[in-house]
Amino acid sequence: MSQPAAPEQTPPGPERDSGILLEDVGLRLAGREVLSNISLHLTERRIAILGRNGSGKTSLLRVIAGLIPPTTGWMRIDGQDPATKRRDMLRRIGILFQNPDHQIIFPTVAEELCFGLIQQGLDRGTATARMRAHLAAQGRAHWEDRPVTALSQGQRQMLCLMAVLLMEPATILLDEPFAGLDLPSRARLRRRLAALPQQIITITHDPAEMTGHDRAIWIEAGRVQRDGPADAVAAQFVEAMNHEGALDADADLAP
Ligand SMILES: Nc1ncnc2c1ncn2[C@@H]1O[C@H](COP(=O)(O)OP(=O)(O)OP(=O)(O)O)[C@@H](O)[C@H]1O
Repeated sequence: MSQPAAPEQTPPGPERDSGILLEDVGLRLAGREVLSNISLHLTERRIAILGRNGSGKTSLLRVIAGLIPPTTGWMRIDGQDPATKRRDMLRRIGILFQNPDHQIIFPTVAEELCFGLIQQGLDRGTATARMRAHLAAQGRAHWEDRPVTALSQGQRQMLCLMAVLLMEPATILLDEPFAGLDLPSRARLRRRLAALPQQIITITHDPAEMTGHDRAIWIEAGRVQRDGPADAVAAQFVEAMNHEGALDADADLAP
């Protein structure tokens, strides 16, 4: 009698042809097991990924974005392998990195904002018009010719977010978007994100930033520790972290 196919070979069925699907994903980096046995179907509108330092959140986000292929298992975005559909993925997924300086590659705001649009196939004139309209709508028309080095860290993060939003991806991945922002900037960003129609998957250390989320996934040592309604997972996470914080040794620094 024939055996069922191994997960690596199983193509997504029609019911799993939409959304982001990870099946038994593992990731090794520099010989280290960073992610293991991750199976997720990400279809909810607001999803939080939480976990402590070094648990694997950013690595997971990079796999979800299609930026690094899993070492084992597989992932699909709307039934497609992102590695073979790079251009389609520019409209499908946008990612905001934790550190804006890892994202910004051009010397001026205008060039930075136009780059993604040109990558999507727009001519320079159309990209420039769209960039100007976007800056004006954000009350930042005066930023157009500014060198990015003249922006503060929080302003550079806002620039990166604008670059992502301009490309109108269906899903936006955010790696600690509130870190480094002052309280008014946090409040503004929170309102801005809440108003977006897109699916948003946010990495956070802070359960307070998970209000209004549909689902939370808690990653611990590269594995899914809990996955469920955001409120319930946040409460379990806080309890575990309070317990951890009461200990002097940081267990996650073990080799
Ligand atoms: N390029 C790499 N090579 C080797 N190990 C890596 C690499 N990138 C990450 N790691 C390791 O993988 C683990 C997970 O890292 P990752 O950045 O995904 O964690 P994180 O949960 O996002 O952490 P933080 O909250 O501190 O940003 C860490 O132990 C890290 O040292």
